[in-house]
Amino acid sequence: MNSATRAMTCEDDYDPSALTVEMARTRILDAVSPLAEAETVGLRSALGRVLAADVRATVAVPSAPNSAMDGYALRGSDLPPSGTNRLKVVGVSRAGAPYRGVVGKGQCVRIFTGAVMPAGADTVVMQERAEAEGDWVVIGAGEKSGQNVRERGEDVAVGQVVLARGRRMTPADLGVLAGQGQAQVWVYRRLKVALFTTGDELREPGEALEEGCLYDSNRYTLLGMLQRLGIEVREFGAIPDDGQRLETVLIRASAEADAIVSTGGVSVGEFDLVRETLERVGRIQFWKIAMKPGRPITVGSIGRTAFFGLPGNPVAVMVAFYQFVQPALRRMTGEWPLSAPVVFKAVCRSKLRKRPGRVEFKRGIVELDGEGRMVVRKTGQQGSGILTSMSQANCFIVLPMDSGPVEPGSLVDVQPFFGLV
Ligand SMILES: Nc1nc2c(c(=O)[nH]1)N[C@H]1C(S)=C(S)[C@@H](COP(=O)(O)OP(=O)(O)OC[C@H]3O[C@@H](n4cnc5c(N)ncnc54)[C@H](O)[C@@H]3O)O[C@H]1N2
Ligand code: MOO
Repeated sequence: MNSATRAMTCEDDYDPSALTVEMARTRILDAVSPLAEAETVGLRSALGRVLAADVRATVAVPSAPNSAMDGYALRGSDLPPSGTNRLKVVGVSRAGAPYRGVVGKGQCVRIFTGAVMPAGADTVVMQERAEAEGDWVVIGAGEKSGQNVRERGEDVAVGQVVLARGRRMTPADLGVLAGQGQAQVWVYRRLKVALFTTGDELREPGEALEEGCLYDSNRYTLLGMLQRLGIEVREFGAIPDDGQRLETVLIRASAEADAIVSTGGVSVGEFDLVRETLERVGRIQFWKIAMKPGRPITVGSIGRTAFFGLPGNPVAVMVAFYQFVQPALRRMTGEWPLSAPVVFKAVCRSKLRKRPGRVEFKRGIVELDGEGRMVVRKTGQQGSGILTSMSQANCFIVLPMDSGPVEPGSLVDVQPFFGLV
C-alpha cells in the first residue's frame, strides 16, 4: 500500500465496517467473565479489592444513643419555653464511661461528644448555650427537645447490607467494615495480567537509543493503568517482530495470566505476522472502531485467557484502554455493576478540529473560571502520538460521532480522569 492510499484510509470519514464505541464496549464486556476464586484478606490490604459476598451488619452503628456535642443531657420536657430553667447536675457521661443512673425531672448529666445518653435523658444542650453554677446549670429558651442526640443504628442498622458483592472497596468502605468489627474480608483474588509491547524499534529506558529506535513508553503507561486497578502484572517485555517469539510469549502468557494486554504491531507493516500468530494460537477478532484515537483493536482469547491488543500509538493505547479494556478488566475482577464514566458539560475555550463519522477524544484541562463556570481547553497538539498533551490533561473532551468542528464558546462533553478509577 503506498503512502497516498494509507493517508486516505486513516482520514476516511464514515467507515461502514467500523463498530460504534457503544457496540464495542458492549461486545467486549460480553466477551469476558468474572473470576470465580475468592480469598480472605486483612482490612489493611483490602483497598481496591472487590467484595466476593454481601456484607450484612451484625453491629448497630452507633451501638447506643449518644451525644453529638459536649454539654448537658436532660429531659426535653425540662427545656424552658421562655425565660430560663435551673437543673441539678447529677453525674458525668464520658465516651467509654457512661453514667449508670437515671436522669430525673429537674436534673441533667454533664456529657461529652460520643458518650452514651443516660437513661431518662433525650436532649443535649451544648455547653456554649448553658451557664454552669457549681452543681447547677442554667438553660435558656430556644432549645429543641431531642436535639444533639445520635440515635442507635442511625448510620447502620443490624441486618442491613452495608456493602454489596461486586463492590470495589474505597477508603470509606474500609471504615464501614472496621465499624462492624471485621478484621478480614472475603474478596475475589487479584487479576493476573500479562503485559507486552511489540516492535523491533523498542528500547528499555536506561538502554542506549540507536537511530530509528524509540523508548518503550507504552509499557509504562499500561503498567500504570493496570497497577491503579490493583492488578498483578506479569511483564513479558518488548517482543521483536518475530512470529516464533510472539507465539512462545502468547502461549506462556496465556498459561500464567487471566488476561493478556499488548500494544502495537497490527498496522499494515506487521499485520500479517501478528494476525497469523494470534489466529494460530487463539480465537481473535480485529475491530475497527469509529473513534479517534484508538481505532484498531484486537479482542479475543487464548485458551481461557482473554486477549486485548491495543494500537501502538501512545495516546491511542491510553484512550482504548480507558474506554474498553479497563471496564472489561474490572468486570473480570468481579466488580459489578460498573459505574458509567462521569461525563458533564463544559464551555469549550478552544477551537477543535473534528470530522463527522467517529467519536473523537481530545485531551483537555477542565476547571472553573472566575465566574464559576465549568470551562475546558485543549492541551496542545492532538495527534495520536502526542503523549505530552495527555500528560498535561485532566480530562477527555468527548466529541460525538456526528459532530463537526467545535468553535470556542460551544458546550462540549467532558470526561474527567478522576472518574476513571
Ligand atoms: N494503512 C493504514 N495504516 C494505519 C492505520 C490504518 O487503518 N491503515 N491505522 C493507523 C492507526 S489509527 C494506528 S493507532 C496505528 C496502529 O498501529 P500498530 O498498532 O500496528 O502500531 P505500530 O505500527 O507498531 O506503531 C504505531 C506507532 O506507535 C509507536 N509505538 C508502538 N509501540 C510503542 C511503544 N511500546 N512505546 C512507544 N511508542 C510505540 C510506533 O513507533 C509508531 O509510531 O496504525 C496507523 N496506521
Ligand atoms: O486513531 Mo489511531 O488508533 O492513530 O491512534
